[in-house]
Amino acid sequence: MWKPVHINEFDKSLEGLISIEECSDYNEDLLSKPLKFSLLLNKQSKHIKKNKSKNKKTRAKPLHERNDTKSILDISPSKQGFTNGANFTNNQILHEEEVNLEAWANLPLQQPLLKALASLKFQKPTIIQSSTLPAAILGKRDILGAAETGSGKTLAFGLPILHGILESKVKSLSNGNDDKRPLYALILTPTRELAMQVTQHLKKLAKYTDIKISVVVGGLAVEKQLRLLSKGPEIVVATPGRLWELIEENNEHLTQINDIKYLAIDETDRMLEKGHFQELQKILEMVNDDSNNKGKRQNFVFSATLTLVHELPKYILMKRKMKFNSRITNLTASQKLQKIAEALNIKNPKVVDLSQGKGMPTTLTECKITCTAQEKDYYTYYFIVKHPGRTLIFCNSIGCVRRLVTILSLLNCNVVALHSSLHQRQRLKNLDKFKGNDNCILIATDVAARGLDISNIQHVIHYQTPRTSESYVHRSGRTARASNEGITVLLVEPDEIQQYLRLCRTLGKTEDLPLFPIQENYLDAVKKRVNLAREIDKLEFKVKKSNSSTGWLQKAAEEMDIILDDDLQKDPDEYDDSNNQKKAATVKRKLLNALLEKPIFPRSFSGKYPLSFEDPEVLLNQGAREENAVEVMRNAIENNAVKHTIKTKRLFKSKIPKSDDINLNSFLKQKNSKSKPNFKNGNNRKRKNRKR
Ligand SMILES: Nc1ncnc2c1ncn2[C@@H]1O[C@H](COP(=O)(O)OP(=O)(O)OP(=O)(O)O)[C@@H](O)[C@H]1O
Repeated sequence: MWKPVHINEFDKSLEGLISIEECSDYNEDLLSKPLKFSLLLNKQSKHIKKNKSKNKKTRAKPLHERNDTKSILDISPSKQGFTNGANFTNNQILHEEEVNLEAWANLPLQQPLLKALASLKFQKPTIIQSSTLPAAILGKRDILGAAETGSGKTLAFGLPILHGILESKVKSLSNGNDDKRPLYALILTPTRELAMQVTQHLKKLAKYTDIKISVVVGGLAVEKQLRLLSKGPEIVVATPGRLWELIEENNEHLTQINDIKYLAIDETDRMLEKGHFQELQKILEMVNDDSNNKGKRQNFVFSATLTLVHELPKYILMKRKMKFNSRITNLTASQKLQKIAEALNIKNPKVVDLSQGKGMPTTLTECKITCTAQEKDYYTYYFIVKHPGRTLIFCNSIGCVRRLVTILSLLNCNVVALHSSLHQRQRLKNLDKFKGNDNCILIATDVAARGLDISNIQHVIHYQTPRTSESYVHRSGRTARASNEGITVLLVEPDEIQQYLRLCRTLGKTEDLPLFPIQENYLDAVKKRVNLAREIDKLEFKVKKSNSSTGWLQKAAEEMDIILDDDLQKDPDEYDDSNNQKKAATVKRKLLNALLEKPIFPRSFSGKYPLSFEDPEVLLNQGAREENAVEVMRNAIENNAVKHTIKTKRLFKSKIPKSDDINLNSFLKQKNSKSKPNFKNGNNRKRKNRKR
């Protein structure tokens, strides 16, 4: 039983604590071991304060009570920030040889797990962890958890699962059943990369135990996965497709699936989206098949956007009303949670919502660049040259990823791709390259949007406005993780304005996103290079196409044992054309490479004022000047230099404004003069000054 405890608000020792509740019926034996262990680990630490009352123990109150989403929505992110939980940036403490694990002391964690936490230097639980772990470990409750991206949700389900398995193993040892290797836990994720990452994360936590964790995902050799399953791993982390395939093949270890003790569904909102994972439904039916096990299984449901709700456009509400003749309203956050709980057959879960329905970290700087579709290449290239760093660029389609990879590669940028048409091996190889190079650029579809935890991604660029708000939150959440700084830049073209407005409304933005400052005077040089790269791409594509059609004719002739006359092999015009195209491409490549040898941004350039009188090509040989994008944006905000393209008052009307309802100024002009691109990003005032 947990009961609220009155906090003296003037007691400084309780600073940062939101509230306290006490448990009066806990098992004292369980608590004694880890306390001793944490004292042992931390020889210098003072005594852990124990409650005076012998059978009472206090803990930070979980931020939310069952099925009550409203109260938690009132807590501001700054109050819940990492300073109250794990302070990741506190290197002084984290780099000390001995790790003080006092903050974990209110949890009866098994010693091997504490040891692993110490080796990972996880000094304190994060807020989502401290809000869910007591209920999960002590109360064995099902958890529905929503918290910002990069806040440590994996551990919030990983720790209780590992702890529970260790407990069960001790019990089965004492009962003399130690040779059986049951399947205890199933963890499901929407993407293969995420499944592998979760597996690695859990393996680090389980490294002082004998718990085996196996991954089952598509795209990789099934034989190896079968071999690992035959060893009886206690935990299986999987994507639904391959898992169902192996279940259907009656894999022996997976036949225990209806008897598992723990089920975790990461990124649950995505997993349960209609039509996305048909196999998941079948898996859930199997998992719920054994009526004896129902209620014994502990369920974990986590996502940054678990409680993100959409306001349906009025015309849809009206249409539905007319069709079904009933009043249909927008789904509330608690109704959404209710639906998820029902879909997973979860009763009476502990609900912890720290996301305020948004799921964005406070350390994330958001901004946008408004431009025409064809200018997106210029701004993307400008950004990555001017602000080097590990950058993730998201596109809405595979075709767009491919094109951008080609253009940026021609421009000598260090780029790799990630999308579902690549072989899984290539996907993993590219991801490794991205992780291994501080200046690498990953261009990806939404397959990389959720869950990927790659350290030090500094920038996320949305080359195209994402189709859903969830996508925006998760894509952006690849940066600014674990209290680190990061920036997300949304490129919005006129045709994407309605999507952008919807996104702002769903995320409850009270202001238009500020414009990212661009030094216009370098855009001519940028344009020159990008245009050349585009031309080369077109020429090389044509050459490739004509080569492949000739190749096809040749092959067909060979198969039929026909010798092709030289003239027949190719239309002479085409032959000349292809040759000329090849030559033109080679010349342009040389030209581009010569240009690329010169830096665009001169070292002497302060970045504060536009140097309109200087010709960028003249300044090129002075060396590159790079700037930190977060600082640039922050300075612009502080100096009030940011402009909004859309009048905020109108942006947040309850109806979606028509295009003539909003002040698109430069935006619409650009749309009407697509052939004559016009750069106007936050520097309009500066341009005017220059003219004067
Ligand atoms: N208690 C802790 N102390 C320090 N670091 C931690 C702690 N818990 C987790 N981390 C680290 O924080 C990072 C983010 O964790 P994780 O990937 O679980 O976030 P998440 O909330 O699942 O994010 P997303 O919503 O994007 O999936 C990881 O690098 C993880 O190792």
